[in-house]
Amino acid sequence: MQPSTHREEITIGILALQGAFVEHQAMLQKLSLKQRIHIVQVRTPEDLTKCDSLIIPGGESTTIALLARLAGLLGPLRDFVKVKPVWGTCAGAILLAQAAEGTKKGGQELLGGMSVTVMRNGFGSQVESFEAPLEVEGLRDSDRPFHGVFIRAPVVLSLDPSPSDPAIEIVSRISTALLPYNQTTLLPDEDVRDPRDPSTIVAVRQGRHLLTTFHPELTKDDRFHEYFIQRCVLPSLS
Ligand SMILES: NC(=O)CC[C@H](N)C(=O)O
Repeated sequence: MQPSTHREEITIGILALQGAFVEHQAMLQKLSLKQRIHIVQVRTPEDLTKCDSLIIPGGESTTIALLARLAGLLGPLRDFVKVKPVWGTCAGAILLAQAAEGTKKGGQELLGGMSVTVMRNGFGSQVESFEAPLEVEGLRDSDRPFHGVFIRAPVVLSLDPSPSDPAIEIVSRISTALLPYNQTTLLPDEDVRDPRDPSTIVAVRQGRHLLTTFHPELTKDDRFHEYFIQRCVLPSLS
């Protein structure tokens, strides 16, 4: 089957090797949009050929990368990212970044696609996971904050687009007042925090790609899924 190219139906793949892929699927199934959404759980290169776009869930980025390699998916995923819209949440955001620090010895395989450098587990360890209300540019009903769930989330260290890359749009920053304060975090000390520091960036769009360091699929709020379809997927099909 060829990917759908008209707007009545879109095929969204969810990388289903490890992590919160079922939660993304449940959220997509609840969306009410004009388009019919066909969902493919992606485990093989053949699954990927059916997709107009892809969501890479949160989970463990090293495990997802390893399982992708074992499934023969690393190369096809890298090719896919070059031409089709991809949204990475948390671990998925790490995989979509062009560079990641704090990776295991020997480094970590990434897909790239977004001109962003992240630090794995940059907000601290599992016990330092946190939730925070986020203001998000461009969401439906954007006066209503989005509930950000951060679980061993990556921190954005820098945005590094080259002149030929699509422009980067900062979609959401966490308020410095809401950032967690702890010993292990790599964030600047409370008193020197600048609201424009890259570490406050928690959602970024670059052309057809979207990166969120938190987990919209673990909330009951479908606005980010709608945003991905409207801002990233549909424009790429027209
Ligand atoms: N919730 C998550 O997806 C955690 C990401 C995890 N810390 C990683 O490095 O892959």
